[in-house]
Amino acid sequence: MSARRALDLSLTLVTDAAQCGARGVASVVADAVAGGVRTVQLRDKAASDTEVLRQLEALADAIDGRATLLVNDRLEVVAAARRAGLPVDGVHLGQGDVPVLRARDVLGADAIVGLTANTAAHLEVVERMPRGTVDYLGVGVIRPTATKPDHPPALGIEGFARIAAANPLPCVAIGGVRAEDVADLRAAGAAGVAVVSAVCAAADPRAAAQEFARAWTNRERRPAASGAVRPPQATVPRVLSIAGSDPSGGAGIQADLKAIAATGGYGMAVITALTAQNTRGVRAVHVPPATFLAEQLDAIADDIAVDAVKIGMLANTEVIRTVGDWLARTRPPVVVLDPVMVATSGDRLLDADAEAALRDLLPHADLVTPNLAELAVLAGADAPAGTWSEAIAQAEALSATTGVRVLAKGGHLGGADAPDALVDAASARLVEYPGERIATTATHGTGCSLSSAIATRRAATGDWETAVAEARRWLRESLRHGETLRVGGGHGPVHHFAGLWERGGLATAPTPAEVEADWWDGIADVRRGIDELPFIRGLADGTLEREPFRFYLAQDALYLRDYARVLAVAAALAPDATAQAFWARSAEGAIAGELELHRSWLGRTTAPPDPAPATTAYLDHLAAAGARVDYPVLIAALLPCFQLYADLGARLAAGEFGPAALDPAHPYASWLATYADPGFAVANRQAIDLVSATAAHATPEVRERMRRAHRRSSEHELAFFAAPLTTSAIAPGEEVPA
Ligand SMILES: Nc1ncnc2c1ncn2[C@@H]1O[C@H](COP(=O)(O)OP(=O)(O)O)[C@@H](O)[C@H]1O
Ligand SMILES: Cc1ncc(COP(=O)(O)O)c(N)n1
Ligand SMILES: [Mg+2]
Repeated sequence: MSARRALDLSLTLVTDAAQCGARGVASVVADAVAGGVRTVQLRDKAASDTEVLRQLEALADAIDGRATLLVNDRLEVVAAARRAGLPVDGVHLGQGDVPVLRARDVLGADAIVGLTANTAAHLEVVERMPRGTVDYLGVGVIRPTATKPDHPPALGIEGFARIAAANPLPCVAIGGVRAEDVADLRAAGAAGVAVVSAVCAAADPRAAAQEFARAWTNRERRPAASGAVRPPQATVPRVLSIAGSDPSGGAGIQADLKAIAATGGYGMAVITALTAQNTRGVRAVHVPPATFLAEQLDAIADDIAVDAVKIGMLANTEVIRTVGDWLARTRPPVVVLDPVMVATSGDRLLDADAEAALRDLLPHADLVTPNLAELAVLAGADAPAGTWSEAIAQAEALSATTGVRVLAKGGHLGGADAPDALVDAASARLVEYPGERIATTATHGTGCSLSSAIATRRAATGDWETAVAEARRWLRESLRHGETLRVGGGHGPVHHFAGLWERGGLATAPTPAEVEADWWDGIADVRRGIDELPFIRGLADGTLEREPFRFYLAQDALYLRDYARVLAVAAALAPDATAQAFWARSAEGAIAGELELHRSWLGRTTAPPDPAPATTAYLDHLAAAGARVDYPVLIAALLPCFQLYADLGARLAAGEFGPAALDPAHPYASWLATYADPGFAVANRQAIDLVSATAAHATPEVRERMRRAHRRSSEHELAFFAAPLTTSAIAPGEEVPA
């Protein structure tokens, strides 16, 4: 055994030699496994090690690979049996047995280690163990039982639900479980139930096991037990599509995988048949051998826990039988059957003589989603419903005779509406989902996509009615955008990712750090240009004349006053208090900076000069960004004034432009210090974080406009730094103090 088998805890049999009696444990186990037991735990406190080993040999033969084999306690025997090559999968330990950490150590990572836990204190201990120490918990007892006379107080279903909800491990309910408790326990979050006397002492162990197995599978058909809510699944649902291939990508397996991904699931696909089709029709169908279909299905089941199955095109009777057998063996928790018979184009996708076999498959499904034509066939009606109320009547009849939920679909109704209805005869519920017909030719694969989305949302939310509502909302959005894909000349596909892409949820959307790096790289030429400016070089080594420096400062003062106004606009448009406060603080800081320039360098009495062309151009660009009331683009435009100054200040202070900038006698030393100020570095970081996070969460189109605004402001910075030595008319003024 290279990899361990998939652990199916749905029905566990714990053996009791006394109750098995003269029939022998192995014979009872063989019957129980045939009846649906998926895990067998050999429990024999009295037997010697040698006897346990012998029993394990007999049980391995009886089980013949159809169930997991565990042993209660007896770690050393389990280790010996595994060393001897017996198919013993692991051990179940009670609180008084050897520690689970030791069992994991002795048996290795691929063995199964289960633990009995029935109090909060037990859970706390488990929580502190390394992940992967314990595979499942046995939680009980549920009802008082004679099998274990020294059992702790009975938990009842509610007590079990509390423990199951309080920890992430699969929990098996054990102790006095009756068949009528199974549905409620499953709804309470049980990964399975364990039985002892109900099967070991039964006159017909196989029938007894079958009763429990059916109760486990059929729990959905019962009204939900009050208060017993299965906690929503925390992980991504693993959804398997069993369907045909549509190479044009709009229907079949291809549509299913897109629909599963778009609605939040992990998609898997077992292919029943290949079609040669496009948006105009089906040209040919090729059905690979059913044995290979079975190989694909078993490959999935042997390794992966499947949270939901969607079934589409089944092609012929043999394929239907193969899938039916597999469902009977694996009993996935959610099965949605889209009874594909005829494609939108009118071509047959199911042999005419296979319709009866398809009807036999219905009991394996939790929900069937026929279109009007398929509904008529399954309901045995003479003709497809011509009105919506006729369709609902056929769906009610189908649900009543089969016990399966039916989603009647109105896609092929004439008229202005495209409603659907969820009908469940067992609970006498009818939920209608009204909806206007969307005017589009992109309807290829709507049924495939809808059923996959329902399976995914049912696994994610635990509720059928919510699942249908969510799947429909998503499908309708995808239908509305289908034609934009421009695929084919017939009935084109829906746009499965329209909503996701619209909301910027593309997998290719960058992180804030990536946006920052991207934009910074994107202005490398501008930054190099600034570094090479004679103005910057002269500023760094102190050789810059006073006049251009004074020109620069006067322009900077002009700039800061208007920059402060645009920062205030950003504060006014900010979507949250943090951003609002940051931009408002920055506006105040810019005005303080302007006043400080006048106080220490320009003098109060100096009349402000005219703005230079570079200053006007930069301010116009910012004012335009502010006037558009487009917050993301505005803050992207504001950023370079922080970013380029902070960068320059830090590099000047680090001596990157030569040691002169570090000399306290440098003529502009105190000016240089303001840009290397740590407070300014902090503000710069906050500005970068705010802008990059906004960009990362924006749609690609908004992000691109932000990037362009950022780049444009950077170019204005370069021109602004260049202006003092290139603008001819330098206003005469007072001496600049050193
Ligand atoms: N033009 C349309 N506008 C809105 N919803 C539609 C439209 N066509 C189909 N649907 C919806 O698509 C889903 C698939 O339905 P339908 O077309 O009846 O099944 P199928 O694709 O299996 O033939 C249903 O939810 C149906 O309401
Ligand atoms: C392989 C394959 N499976 C199913 C359909 C039905 O498509 P629709 O969802 O339009 O009913 C199809 N055209 N091709
Ligand atoms: Mg269909």
